[in-house]
Amino acid sequence: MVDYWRQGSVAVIAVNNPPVNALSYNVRVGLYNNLDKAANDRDVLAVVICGKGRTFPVGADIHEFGQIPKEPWITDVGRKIESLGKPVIAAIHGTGLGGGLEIALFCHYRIALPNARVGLPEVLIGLLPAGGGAQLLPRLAGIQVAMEMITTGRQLPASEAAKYNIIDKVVSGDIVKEGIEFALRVQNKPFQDKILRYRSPHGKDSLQPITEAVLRKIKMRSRGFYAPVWCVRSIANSVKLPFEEGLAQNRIMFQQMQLSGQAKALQYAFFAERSISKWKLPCGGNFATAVPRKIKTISVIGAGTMGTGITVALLSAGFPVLLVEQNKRFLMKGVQTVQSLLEGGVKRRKFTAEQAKMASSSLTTTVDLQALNSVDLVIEAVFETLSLKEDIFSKLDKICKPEAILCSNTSYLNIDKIAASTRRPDKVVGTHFFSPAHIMRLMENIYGCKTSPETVATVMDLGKRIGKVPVLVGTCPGFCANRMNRPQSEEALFLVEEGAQPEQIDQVLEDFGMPMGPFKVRDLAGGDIGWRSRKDAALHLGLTLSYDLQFFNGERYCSLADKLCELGRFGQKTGSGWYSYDKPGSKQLSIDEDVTKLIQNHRDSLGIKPRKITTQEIQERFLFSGINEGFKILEEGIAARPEDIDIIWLYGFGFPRHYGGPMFYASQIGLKRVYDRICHYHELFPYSSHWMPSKLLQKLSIQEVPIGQWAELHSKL
Ligand SMILES: CCCCCCCC/C=C\C/C=C/C(=O)SCCNC(=O)CCNC(=O)[C@H](O)C(C)(C)COP(=O)(O)OP(=O)(O)OC[C@H]1O[C@@H](n2cnc3c(N)ncnc32)[C@H](O)[C@@H]1OP(=O)(O)O
Repeated sequence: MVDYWRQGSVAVIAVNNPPVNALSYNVRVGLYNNLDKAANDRDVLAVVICGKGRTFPVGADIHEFGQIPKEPWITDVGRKIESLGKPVIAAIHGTGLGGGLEIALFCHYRIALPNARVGLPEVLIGLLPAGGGAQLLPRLAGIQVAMEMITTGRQLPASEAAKYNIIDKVVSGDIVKEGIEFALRVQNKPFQDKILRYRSPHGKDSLQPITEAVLRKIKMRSRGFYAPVWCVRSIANSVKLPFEEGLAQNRIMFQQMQLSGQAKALQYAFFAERSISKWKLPCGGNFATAVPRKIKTISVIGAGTMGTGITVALLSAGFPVLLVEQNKRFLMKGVQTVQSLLEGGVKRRKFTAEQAKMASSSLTTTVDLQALNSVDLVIEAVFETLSLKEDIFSKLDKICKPEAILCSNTSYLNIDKIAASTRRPDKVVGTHFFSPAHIMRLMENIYGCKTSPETVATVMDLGKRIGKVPVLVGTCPGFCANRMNRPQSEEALFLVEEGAQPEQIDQVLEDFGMPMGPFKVRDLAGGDIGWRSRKDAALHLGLTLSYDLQFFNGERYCSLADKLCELGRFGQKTGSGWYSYDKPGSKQLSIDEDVTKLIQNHRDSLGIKPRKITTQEIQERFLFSGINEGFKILEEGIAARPEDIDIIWLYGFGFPRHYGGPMFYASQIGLKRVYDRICHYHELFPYSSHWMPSKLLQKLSIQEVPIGQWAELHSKL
């Protein structure tokens, strides 16, 4: 796991633990012993530490967390380096992260390739840099830089790290060769002043104002996430305590954090995010065997909000896009939107003006579907009307080359029905982007019963190539994301009907950690789209939506959202919705007395006496209704694993990452408790079928199986 060789007077110690040279127990032992070997070899005058393969060590092995790590710890390896009596050079390529960077900070010198990155990302998995990082970095780069790097986990490119003295020299070529050359140059020079523990932290007199400013920032963005605050404390220890005492304090904090639910959730999320690319289809075919098709040209049909967002996502990843609309006027408007989104990307520093220009020059347009005869892949993003989509897909099937893949950006409709309108159902797949599609990273890919593994592999690969997080699910109304979200939105309305205020519900869920409460989300998305589809659904059943409707299609129904829409209150875009806004399009909101009255009148007309609704009830009815649906989604095989569902929620709805996602959250608070509360609400609200408890949840609540085994257990049930 650790290789050792000598080149003249230089000993090279190379960590060899693929894929990322994580500092597992055996690696730490190997480093420690090989440092001893170099120390004891009189012919060795300097040592280079590097990583074999793709990277310098990226930190501790996350699989080993949750128990007291076996010694030697990273700090023991660090002490060995400091006291070796010979200069030690860290030669960094790839990413030098966490414990990897900590070892480099114990070294006397650090060199790196230009495309290397360094960082202390422990905070992102709910921890602090207890292997010396929180003590050493302030002594090298100063308190300000250490605070920024450690509380955000940001990785710095080598050039930026060099500005802060974290890297002594940026070199190009072969990193080991460069390391040896550097070692030969410094081998006979004094290096005691390079041992960071003997320095005092830069900017220590400004500790208080820096801390206050950082804590203010953390408070704004952390929403109940503790690790950044602990990281601040760990850095303060570098000023307040002698080096070894600071290390000891930070170890104690690390141990407490390691056992916390937040660290477990973040580490679960880390691995969940990596597991989603390991998909498999129920009818055979999986990520390991399916080969994605090469996609060079893409067409997007529909230049509305979704179509233009998808176009920008594709263009900015370097794909040429042929944008299609039904007439020139819509097309022109779409092109303007694409241009302004690209300009917005430049303003937000997502890309340079030059890149935006390049992207823009890769956009072509047409109003003629025939022009799609040579594209490799089409993404349809028109209105959510099945007949319209069927019509487009049947035309595409005739126009596009036989091997072209046809994708629908539907958020709700049955992929099998859309596929059935073509003679190539194996090449039809759902690619559900989230709005705004050029920003939101989730891409919910939906297979139908005939979608081929090759088609799935192609859209999963496309998702990665455009910087999205692609998750594969099966088809059902609303798939995974919107199907789980639906009962939650309904419960939010029912809670208002029963006595809560929209702003109260929003506040409770924002305090829980959601980026926005459900009523703000409704206003942002625009109430008119849902209203139109509810009216269509009613029409389909020979009904009309009326003010006093309390049941719809046998289910409890709340007409408050319809009442707002009747008044033209569609949300932000009309300047009023559940809140009122400064002006149409503004985000500046205030509570609106008219809405409060409208809610009161609604309750009066239905004879509902408002009651006090507690925070607990709001949280439970919102979260548990979605979680119950999540278990049904697992039960039906729509999602293969709870990890898929959780990643959808982390990236599609901004579910707080330090809870891991709704399914992991349920596992942490206890499935028995979740199940019992769902049964309680089912008894209270028999006309909301979303409270019918999931059978899988019921079984798991009895067996208390860890989340990693749910899918396996389910397949045996
Ligand atoms: C009495 C109490 C005593 C307490 C004593 C305490 C002492 C504590 C001392 C030290 C603590 C040190 C802590 C740390 O170092 S925490 C870890 C910090 N590092 C990270 O968080 C890095 C995480 N990894 C990444 O960010 C990325 O993986 C990447 C940038 C390194 C590479 O990205 P990419 O090229 O996109 O590859 P993948 O992400 O797909 O990863 C490939 C593969 O590798 C696995 N993997 C990555 N990092 C780790 C890791 N740190 N541990 C284990 N495994 C890792 C990843 O899961 C992938 O695996 P695969 O899916 O099976 O292929």
